[in-house]
Amino acid sequence: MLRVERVSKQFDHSPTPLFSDINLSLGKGQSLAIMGASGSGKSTLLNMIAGLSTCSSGRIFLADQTISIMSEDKRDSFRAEHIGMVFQQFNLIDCLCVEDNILLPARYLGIPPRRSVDELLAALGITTLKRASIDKLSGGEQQRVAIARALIHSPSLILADEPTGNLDENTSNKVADLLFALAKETSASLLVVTHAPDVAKLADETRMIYQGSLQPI
Ligand SMILES: Nc1ncnc2c1ncn2[C@@H]1O[C@H](COP(=O)(O)OP(=O)(O)OP(=O)(O)O)[C@@H](O)[C@H]1O
Repeated sequence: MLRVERVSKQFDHSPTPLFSDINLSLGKGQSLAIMGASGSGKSTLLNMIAGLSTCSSGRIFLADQTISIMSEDKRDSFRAEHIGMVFQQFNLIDCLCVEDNILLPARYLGIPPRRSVDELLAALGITTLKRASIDKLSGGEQQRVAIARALIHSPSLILADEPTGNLDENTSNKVADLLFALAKETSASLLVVTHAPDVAKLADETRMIYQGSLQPI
């Protein structure tokens, strides 16, 4: 369960807050799409939830722990254990094959993967690419690998920042369907930042960052 309470963000040297009083909660298996104009703060909010950026005020809770008061080291290990991230740019490692990319989070944690690589590859329709090198894959295939990597440690929360922004419309819809279906199947909470209405409509709820707060659409 994710809970964001009265969170605000003001960057150093900025005269005004980017946003203030952001509140949201997301239960197991629930999904939320966040939309909003470019520069409204969508990625910043996602980064704060991931513990990659600090809150100016307010609190963020996940898995009964308060992310917003953790030290940086604790946030790193907490993120590795509880959060799976999918980015627009895929963020895969070119010199590793598909399987090794997927196994990275488990190796970072020094634990056996909590899910089977083969089952994830099958669910994502990329079984034949297990040993392929990343630079030989299409954008849609790379994003499927990134989704498998985000899910390998069975995170309680998946954060996806414009996960289909680099894909054509048809591929985008297929990849988004898979992301939402796999999150639901594993009862993970899913928070997706997107500009694509077709992707947002797959979520249980859509909200928009507008004038510094998170508003229902
Ligand atoms: N580290 C930082 N220091 C100062 N300002 C920042 C920093 N990171 C982001 N910003 C500013 O905060 C604002 C929001 O950025 P953010 O990337 O969160 O927007 P976004 O809604 O995700 O935009 P887009 O849809 O274009 O990706 C922007 O004006 C950006 O320049």
